[in-house]
Amino acid sequence: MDAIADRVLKLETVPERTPVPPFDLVIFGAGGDLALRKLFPALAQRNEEGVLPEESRILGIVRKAEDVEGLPNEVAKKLKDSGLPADRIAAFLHRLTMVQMDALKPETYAALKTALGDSDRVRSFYLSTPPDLFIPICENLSKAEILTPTSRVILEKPLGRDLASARAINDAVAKILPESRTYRIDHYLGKETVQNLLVLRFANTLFERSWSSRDIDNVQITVAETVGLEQRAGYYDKAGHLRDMVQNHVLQLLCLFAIEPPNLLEADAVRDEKVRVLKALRPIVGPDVQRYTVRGQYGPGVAEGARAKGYVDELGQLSNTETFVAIRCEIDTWRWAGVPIFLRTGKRLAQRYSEIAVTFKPVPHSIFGAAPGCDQLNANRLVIRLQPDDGVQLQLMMKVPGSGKLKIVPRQLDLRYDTAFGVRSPDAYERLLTDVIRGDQTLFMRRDEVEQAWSWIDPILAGWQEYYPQPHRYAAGSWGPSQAIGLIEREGRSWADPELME
Ligand SMILES: NC(=O)C1=CN([C@@H]2O[C@H](COP(=O)(O)OP(=O)(O)OC[C@H]3O[C@@H](n4cnc5c(N)ncnc54)[C@H](OP(=O)(O)O)[C@@H]3O)[C@@H](O)[C@H]2O)C=CC1
Ligand SMILES: O=C1O[C@H](COP(=O)(O)O)[C@@H](O)[C@H](O)[C@H]1O
Repeated sequence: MDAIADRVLKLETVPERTPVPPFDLVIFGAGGDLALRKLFPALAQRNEEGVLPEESRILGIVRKAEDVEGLPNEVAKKLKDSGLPADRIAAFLHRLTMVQMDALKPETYAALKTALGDSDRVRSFYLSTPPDLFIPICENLSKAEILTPTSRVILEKPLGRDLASARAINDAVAKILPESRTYRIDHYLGKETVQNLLVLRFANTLFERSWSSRDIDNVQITVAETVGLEQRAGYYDKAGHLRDMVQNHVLQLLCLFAIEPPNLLEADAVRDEKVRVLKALRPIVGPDVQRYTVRGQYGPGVAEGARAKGYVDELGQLSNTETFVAIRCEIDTWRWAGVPIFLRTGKRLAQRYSEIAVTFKPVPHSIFGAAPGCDQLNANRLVIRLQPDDGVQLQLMMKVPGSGKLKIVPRQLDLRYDTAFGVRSPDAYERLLTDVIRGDQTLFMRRDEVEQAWSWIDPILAGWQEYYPQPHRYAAGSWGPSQAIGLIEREGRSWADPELME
């Protein structure tokens, strides 16, 4: 490894391993899908890295008596599957205390108060529950005098189901905790490549100079999943994909891609700029939803090599909930005027991958165009891949070596995180959970950001109700409805090829 890479590695790893202050972390919804799949494994990983101080504790809130004993066993099973040895699992479980209570019943909070005791450790409350529990939990914590002057609350996305419900949650929480101790989580902000977007743009003059309508032809943001409904029918069928993925993750990616340079890397400076982008997003209203958006729902098909059921078969009832969304949008600012931005996200698609693909404008005049044997010049394309194989790829035109006829072909400069740094990219929740305890809000959404995002989403939802009530069907394992291809191709462009990074 060369000297520079070596230095970068040290810079990367030293702050990551600094222990956080002693804490008590209370997880409401400890037996839920998110907690089991993501939160406990992330905390166990941090424990392995020595980031969690000895005296710190994790308190899991469960409703059923059998979960008090049963849940630690389930956590242990998950950690075993991830390859953690038995003694290390035991060391992690040692931190875990289960508290049985119903979050909606104020009288049950006495048990939590007793379990927490009088310690001066940082208290954080992770509400890994449906959003309709956010207000009662905060109010009950306050009434039971469990909140200390440094307590934080972590709210999962999506925050509410529209602007009105998001405001109601924000208003109620604001009566109990200040904004500086309210952490609205969007785990995409904890992904390494997403954080690297700011570095790529603002630490490299090369890109920043060409980051505008002057040089960029179009931008595509794709978040494609192969999974379907899973065990989340109760939540997902009511929410739909626009609320589940676009209102938060996809718009956050768009914001970080498009923001003006903040004056420094500080939570509010970055968040101010994100709000400006959201405010400049051109609204899609009324019948325009038919022209600028595509709704889809997967039907039966072949996904990941096996026959897959359609959404309504998995759900067990008829539904018009969308599992796929594509949107053509524009940001009305000097920097972005006239640049079409295409968003595409869905479940049960052909491949799991998320990326931002930036296609630059072609050269203004090709001196090679008339040369015999010369291919057409492709425009340069920058691909920022979030998952899998996170990295950055730049497609350039190159001369094929040889003294025969001039031949020009596209080739890639390929920078993958795993090979470039030789370190594992931490899971988003590993980073975000410790940021809360350290009190760093940079990677969390501020109230006005969330509300501004809903302000853009609400008219689309209303437009769908009136003008686009039924989603188009697509086969599980495909790339979504053909209308999504039409959305981009009618402008003479096409979706970036996911194989580019392979
Ligand atoms: N799952 C995921 O991949 C992601 C989820 N999210 C968000 O995280 C949150 C949780 O999601 P998820 O884990 O999937 O949901 P689940 O339905 O799997 O879990 C919800 C949890 O809340 C608990 N709960 C419900 N009501 C009460 C109550 N009155 N008192 C105490 N506990 C209660 C449930 O307890 P019980 O077990 O007793 O029913 C359950 O453990 C949601 O806001 C979701 O939008 C965000 C990103 C990804
Ligand atoms: O928030 C959510 O995200 C996941 C996708 O997260 P990823 O990190 O695996 O890309 C999605 O499956 C889920 O529906 C949504 O609620």
